[in-house]
Amino acid sequence: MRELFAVLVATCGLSNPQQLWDKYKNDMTDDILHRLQEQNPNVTYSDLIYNEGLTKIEDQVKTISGKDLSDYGMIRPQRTEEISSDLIRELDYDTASLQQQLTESVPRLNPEQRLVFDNVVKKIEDGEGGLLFLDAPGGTGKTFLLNLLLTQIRKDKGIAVTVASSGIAATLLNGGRTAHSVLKLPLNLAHEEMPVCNISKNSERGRMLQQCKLLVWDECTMSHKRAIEALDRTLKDIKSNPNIMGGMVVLLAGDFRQTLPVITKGTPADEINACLKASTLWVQVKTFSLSTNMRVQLHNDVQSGQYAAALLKIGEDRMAKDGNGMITLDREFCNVVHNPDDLNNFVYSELLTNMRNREWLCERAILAPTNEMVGQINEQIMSRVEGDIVEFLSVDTVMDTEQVTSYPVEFLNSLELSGVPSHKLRLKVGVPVL
Ligand SMILES: Nc1ncnc2c1ncn2[C@@H]1O[C@H](COP(=O)(O)OP(=O)(O)OP(=O)(O)O)[C@@H](O)[C@H]1O
Repeated sequence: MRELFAVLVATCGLSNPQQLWDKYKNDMTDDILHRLQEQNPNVTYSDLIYNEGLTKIEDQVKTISGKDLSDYGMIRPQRTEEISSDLIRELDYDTASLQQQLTESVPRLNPEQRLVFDNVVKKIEDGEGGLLFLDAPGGTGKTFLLNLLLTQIRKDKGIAVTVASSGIAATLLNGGRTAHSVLKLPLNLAHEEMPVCNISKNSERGRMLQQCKLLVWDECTMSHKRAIEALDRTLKDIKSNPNIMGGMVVLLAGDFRQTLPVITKGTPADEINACLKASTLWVQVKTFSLSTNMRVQLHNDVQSGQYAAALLKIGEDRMAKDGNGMITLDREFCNVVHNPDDLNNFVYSELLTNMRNREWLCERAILAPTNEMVGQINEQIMSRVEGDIVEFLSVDTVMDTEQVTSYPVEFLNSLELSGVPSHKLRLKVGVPVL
């Protein structure tokens, strides 16, 4: 009977399969009940039995059509492997050690941090919801504060989800992952007028977000405004609540003085327009600020203080400019080199003796704004290493034979795609590859 139902759902376009299931679910799961009654005669129909039946039906529907039950307007079964990947992940914290962490750290919060902490906790306790923004230049204790807020919710087995716009920022927050992977944001945000996250109400991710009390989004100033708008639309739908962010407390953190959203081939005006401050949601945002540099205050680190002050000066456009609108970085702020060779020799001065020293390599890096420049720097560094260069080429064949003439091999090889390694990798034996 389950098999018949699965075929009907997957192929016959039933107008209301959920109603049919609700009406006949006992008949469709009586074999499961009999099996359980063999071990315990007192067992009666329960959600657990219906869930098992529905899981088997969904497996068959998936085999036939590749879709799950929510695609046909039905409530999906709870699958143990999905629960473990979402709900269990968010609940898998040692509450005793979280409590200890709070007892030790909350009294150390400075007045600015304490104000944010108390406000956010109160909002969650009052079930108020809202969109908050924490403006925090580097070193002002943002990560410290955000981790404490997450701990406060998790110590009572509450769900606090934490995401960041970049992978590196995500690693600094407890349980952090990238916003794109957790919120299933569409990739083409710049081209979609009204994007939504790819999360349905009945999916495990959707159910986890329904229970979530606090969502922290770090480095949100780097994200396109439509990413936050997509989250707003999705949360309203998932939580069936028309209030901002579906009534959930969403705490955004970042610094508008740092990198803004990157718009491919865009002008500065496009970047400003893509910025969170240009969103219609911004008027509803409640902003908090942190300004005390904790690195300076705690460790009396004067150099850190000067560096932070110079960064603020640049970010707030308070540096003197020349006729072309360019600023000059002074030698107290950074070391200046005049060509790429000098840079290489400065950063990787004892390369040959340290090439296999992991710690030495981890202490330094050269960043460059374009892939082309990265290629040039790599070539220069490699020329200092002995040995023959070996070239590794990517696959460069068009799958669709009719398209072969439109995409000659030379053209395919010339592509330098963002996030994809170059077509031609040139390496030497022993060279570290990141
Ligand atoms: N209230 C506090 N009590 C004790 N230590 C603190 C406090 N606030 C911050 N710190 C410490 O100060 C240092 C800087 O804080 P944190 O890393 O949170 O700053 P941040 O704003 O995230 O900086 P960045 O953006 O540069 O990473 C850390 O070592 C952190 O542990």
